[in-house]
Amino acid sequence: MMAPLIFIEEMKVETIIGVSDWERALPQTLLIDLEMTLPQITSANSDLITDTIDYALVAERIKSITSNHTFKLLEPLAYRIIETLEKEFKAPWMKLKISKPQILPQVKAVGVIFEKGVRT
Ligand SMILES: Nc1nc2c(c(=O)[nH]1)N=C([C@H](O)[C@@H](O)CO)CN2
Repeated sequence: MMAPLIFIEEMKVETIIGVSDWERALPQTLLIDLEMTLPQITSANSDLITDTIDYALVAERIKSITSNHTFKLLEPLAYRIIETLEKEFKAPWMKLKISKPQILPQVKAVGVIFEKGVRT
């Protein structure tokens, strides 16, 4: 069976996050990568935005969550995003990666990956 995906790659969001006070003193850039399967592939024939998951709306939702939270760790932020997207967009499967670039010396990025649902 064909299981179409939508994806968002390296979305940059500015947010206050981190364990230490020095880290939380200023906003920092996180990178968000997301893959979501679609509940159906009707839009491939209908050509209607209403028959798919609108990735622009998904990106807006991610932006609003990352701008309005008080978490220190990436894990609760990832959990909040994935739970919200599941509820609002009904994707059967999602994989979310949040990267924090250049926070550790000699490391390009660190972060978390959350996967939810069943990928068909
Ligand atoms: N599993 C995690 N480990 C760490 C996190 C995190 O969010 N999840 N955060 C930090 C600090 O904020 C780090 O980014 C800077 O020292 C450390 N470990």
